[in-house]
Amino acid sequence: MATTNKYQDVLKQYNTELKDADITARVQDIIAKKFAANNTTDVYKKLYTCIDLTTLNTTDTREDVWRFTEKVNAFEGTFPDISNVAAICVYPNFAETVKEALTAQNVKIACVSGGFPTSQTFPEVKVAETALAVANGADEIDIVLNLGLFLEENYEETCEEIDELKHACRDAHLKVILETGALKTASSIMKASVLSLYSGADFLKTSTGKVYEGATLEAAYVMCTAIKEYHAKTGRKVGFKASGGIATTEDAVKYYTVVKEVLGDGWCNNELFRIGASRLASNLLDSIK
Ligand SMILES: O=C[C@H](O)COP(=O)(O)O
Repeated sequence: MATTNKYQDVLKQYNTELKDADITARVQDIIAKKFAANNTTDVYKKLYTCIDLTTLNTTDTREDVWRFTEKVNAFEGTFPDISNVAAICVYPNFAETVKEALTAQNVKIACVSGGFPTSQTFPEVKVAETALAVANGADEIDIVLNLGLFLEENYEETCEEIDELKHACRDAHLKVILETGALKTASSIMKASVLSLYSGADFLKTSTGKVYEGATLEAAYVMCTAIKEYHAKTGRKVGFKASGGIATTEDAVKYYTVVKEVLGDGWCNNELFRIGASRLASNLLDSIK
């Protein structure tokens, strides 16, 4: 299989031989010992500000996306002590609609791109889609790792594609979705994390929320460990986004707990931690009231 020394050398700098059972035990221990201290109204409020409020329906229309954005606008000032969500996440053809409709302050526009959710299209199409989304107002771009290339260990092309899309993003932030449900093992998730970090990802994101299993706490633990080790080696802080199937306050607090324990308080803000979710926001608000 096609590999190059450059990427093998990068991978050699990290412990990528992880045992799934060890990760599960570590996560269970963290949740057992630390969850209760984070299960507070203050953390719920912080988590609200870490949401990438998502609508990714096949049936979405401009009108739907406009109304979706208006709900975020209407939230402004409703609760004096809760800040708004971090971003609205839509398909790239709706960047312009969100841009026109959005009046809420400090809410970013995130667009999935690059042949989301499969990443199975021409690299040129991925670049064009990304550049158009940015030109139409996207502040953040969520692409899917090319899993076909990664799983056949063609790391050079895998990384070159991410690097090209990073350039197409210009000033927009790039989130790389690993689709951890398809990667399956902790070792595979660690390798995909390290390669994405060295290809310019600003955030590592777990899942598309489509087809494969969504986020798991074990995947979050491995990805946060990769981000921590990468930061220690390079000094660059990369964010973490959990997504796919996270709907309850309890789930959100569990992901927060893993991020806090692995990466520390410095990552517990919406610059470096996001939850991509279509159903979480109202449940969090119910828990706060
Ligand atoms: O990126 C965000 C996910 O697609 C949202 O998944 P969800 O609908 O399961 O919350």
